[in-house]
Amino acid sequence: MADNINTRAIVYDMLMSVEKENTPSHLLLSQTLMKYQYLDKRDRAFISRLFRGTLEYEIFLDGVIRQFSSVRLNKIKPPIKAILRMSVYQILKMDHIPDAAACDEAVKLTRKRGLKNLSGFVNGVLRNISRNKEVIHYPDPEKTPAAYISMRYSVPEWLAKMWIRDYGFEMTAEMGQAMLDDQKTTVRVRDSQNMAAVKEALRSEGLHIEEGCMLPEALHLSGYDYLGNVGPFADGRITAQDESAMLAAVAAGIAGGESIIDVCAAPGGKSMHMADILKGSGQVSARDLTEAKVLKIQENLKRTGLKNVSAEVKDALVFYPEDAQKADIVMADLPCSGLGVMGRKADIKRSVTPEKITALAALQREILSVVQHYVKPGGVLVYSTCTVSKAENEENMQWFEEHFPFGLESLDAYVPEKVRNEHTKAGWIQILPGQYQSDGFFIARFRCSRDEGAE
Ligand SMILES: C[S@@+](CC[C@H](N)C(=O)[O-])C[C@H]1O[C@@H](n2cnc3c(N)ncnc32)[C@H](O)[C@@H]1O
Repeated sequence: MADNINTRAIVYDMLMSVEKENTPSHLLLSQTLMKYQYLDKRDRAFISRLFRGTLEYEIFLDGVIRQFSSVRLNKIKPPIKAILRMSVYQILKMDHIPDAAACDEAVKLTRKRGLKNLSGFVNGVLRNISRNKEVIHYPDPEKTPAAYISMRYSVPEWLAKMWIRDYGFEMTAEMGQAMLDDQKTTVRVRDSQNMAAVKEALRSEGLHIEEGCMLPEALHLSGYDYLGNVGPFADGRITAQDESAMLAAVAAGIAGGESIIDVCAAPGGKSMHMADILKGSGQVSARDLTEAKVLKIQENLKRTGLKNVSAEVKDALVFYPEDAQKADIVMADLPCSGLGVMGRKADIKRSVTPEKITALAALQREILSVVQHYVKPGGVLVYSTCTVSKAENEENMQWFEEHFPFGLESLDAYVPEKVRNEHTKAGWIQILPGQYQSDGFFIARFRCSRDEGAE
């Protein structure tokens, strides 16, 4: 460990920043790792694991603290709660850390952060947990299934209830476990002709490669520190994209030469994928709400050297008459609650609420009612989200079909055989987290039945 750098204190400060300022955890982690680049690999890995793990397991950790603390959880001050959570995580989930070290470091940190009078409390709770870790009590799965799933898999209880209602207990448990498992980094090899050379380059840099689960262009990577430094990523031959999200461009059924509008495009994953399928033909207009978001798309375009994509600021809630019926394909990959990527972005577990899902479903409807105007008669609209909620997905899909001149069209001609079922035949797919070693994702494909010349 570098002199005077206390990795636990760094994690504590990050947790407090998430708590107080709601800073997105993935941004905070990458900024922190950038700042502490000089730390050795082991320390950086410790910071990552402890920070991510504490957030991922927060609901479970709180359940444990509740059992062993004499003070009610909601009466414990946020700084103490943060110290307890990260220390309980070390005791219960990081086997190589002796419990005594986790307790001692927690006590030191409590003092260092000016809370000396609470160090005895912290010590007491942690030693109690360490002594009793074999008898942690879970709610009864028979009597209170949602409470059990919530604590066991660290999922908000209301969400566990919603998923049990929609997918059943077993499937909800599987989703919960999949989100706690190590999340794979998946990349798309942009040109299949480069596959062998890309694999060789990745292996020569010491990366471990596994084939994707659904698509031949997908690879799972491990054994690297920072993707930006990996050769085939830096030179634009691969892009980072979850395999489930790759299916959106696949489901668009691009034949070549199409004019495509991607209405919510940043950071450009699907725009780049569609442009790659177009192989230089046609044009993708990639839009997003702010300059900063468009800059992200442009950075990716620069890296990949794609010429058939243009990026600009355009608000998907505003109707632009010049775009009316201009697109063969509209990609509507809309802002959503992100429940399908909760395994990667644990702070979604803290921020998502039923009210937010309702508000997002309404926003998605508003956007869809604007952007459907851009589809040419006979063209295609793909609606996708990275979430697992019927309100945002199936219910919006049905609503869209009922209110606009569009009909669902089978995905089976496009998606891999492995994922085909009665839903894909009907024109949509809900991938659940972990089902295909991927995030959760939803896609619906619609064909426009508007008459030529009609509004
Ligand atoms: C799910 S992300 C898009 C991911 C992107 N399609 C990709 O594959 O990389 C949703 C995007 O919608 C954008 N967004 C939200 N509201 C918007 C609006 N009113 N107009 C345009 N973009 C919007 C967000 O900035 C965000 O980048």
